[in-house]
Amino acid sequence: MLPEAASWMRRRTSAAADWPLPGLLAAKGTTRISVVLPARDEQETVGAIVGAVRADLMERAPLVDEIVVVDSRSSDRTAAVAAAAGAEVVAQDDVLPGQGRMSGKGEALWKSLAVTTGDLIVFVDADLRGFTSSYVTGLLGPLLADPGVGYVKGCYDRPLLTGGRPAEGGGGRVTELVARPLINLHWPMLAAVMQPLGGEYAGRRALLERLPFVTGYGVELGLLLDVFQEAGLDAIAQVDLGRRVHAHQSIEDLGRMSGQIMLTAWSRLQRHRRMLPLEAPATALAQFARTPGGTEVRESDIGVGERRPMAEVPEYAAARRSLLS
Ligand SMILES: O=c1ccn([C@@H]2O[C@H](COP(=O)(O)OP(=O)(O)O[C@H]3O[C@H](CO)[C@@H](O)[C@H](O)[C@H]3O)[C@@H](O)[C@H]2O)c(=O)[nH]1
Ligand SMILES: O=C(O)[C@H](O)COP(=O)(O)O
Repeated sequence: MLPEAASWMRRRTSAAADWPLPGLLAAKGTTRISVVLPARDEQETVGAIVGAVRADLMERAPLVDEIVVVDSRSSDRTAAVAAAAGAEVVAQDDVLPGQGRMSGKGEALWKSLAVTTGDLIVFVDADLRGFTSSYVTGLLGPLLADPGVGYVKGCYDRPLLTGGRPAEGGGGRVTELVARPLINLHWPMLAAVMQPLGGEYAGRRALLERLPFVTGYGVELGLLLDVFQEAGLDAIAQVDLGRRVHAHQSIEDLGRMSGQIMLTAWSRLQRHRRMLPLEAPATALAQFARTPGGTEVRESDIGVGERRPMAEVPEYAAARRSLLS
């Protein structure tokens, strides 16, 4: 690892236990804090996550000011379950309707900026099992303690749940096989960011609203690379949150996610480094499945879109004014 990356890791890595609640409450002052869960068909898990944040960080202690679930076109009872657990629920497509509809997780996160009031925003995936509110307090710690920190990534052990016993360290397959090698190849200064794709992270609104959001699953890599480009390595911190268990996607779905990650990396290499030809890569992905009749070719489009920085959207200022009035 580069000495700069190793030095960053020593200075900017902490653990959730380093950030006990009383200290955060004292540091919060008038800072408003929002927790956002993007959710598509997460009725099994979203309620427990919302419930834990509400009980621990809103009712027992006034750290979090609001918890918002962005319902990302769920076809199950995600919205009802989240609302019953105490979240404010907004449908992704109802936010900033004049901006049209794009798809996926990145779109849900971008839209969340227009419906939340927080100066600090904490993103948490809605498919986590065994969630504890220390994920949220951990992510907030460096932001509340140090004005020089603008963006905090969670890191954790990631088991792979199979039919039998969990395979410790076997999870995060796209991280290990795609994102980490790409980052080490092209952004070695970021090589010590242990979970670049993790869905639990927090940032200052003042930074997030100035950044473009890639739609779909490119959003985490895009934000990390753009924060690095705009604010520098020292604006990033990471916090060890322990262990993360989530619902695994099929290998076919992860292949499409990997394509989105690679496209996002390509776009930043071109934009930040002018390293690549202007011609965009193909976005068609061919995958293969054995069927009783032979081999089925499955083609999908892994192209990702991009939302401009929220601060450049005309309706955003008006939405902020009405939320804060
Ligand atoms: O169209 C979508 C798809 C997903 N989600 C939600 O986004 C979160 C993460 O999605 P998931 O499909 O569970 O992603 P993972 O397989 O867990 O992928 C990992 O890697 C992705 C790529 O970096 C990250 O976006 C994820 O947060 C991270 O957990 C969950 O709450 C989903 O419900 C949406 O809101 N809209
Ligand atoms: O973050 C990742 O690498 C992907 O979400 C895959 O995770 P999994 O291997 O734990 O399913």
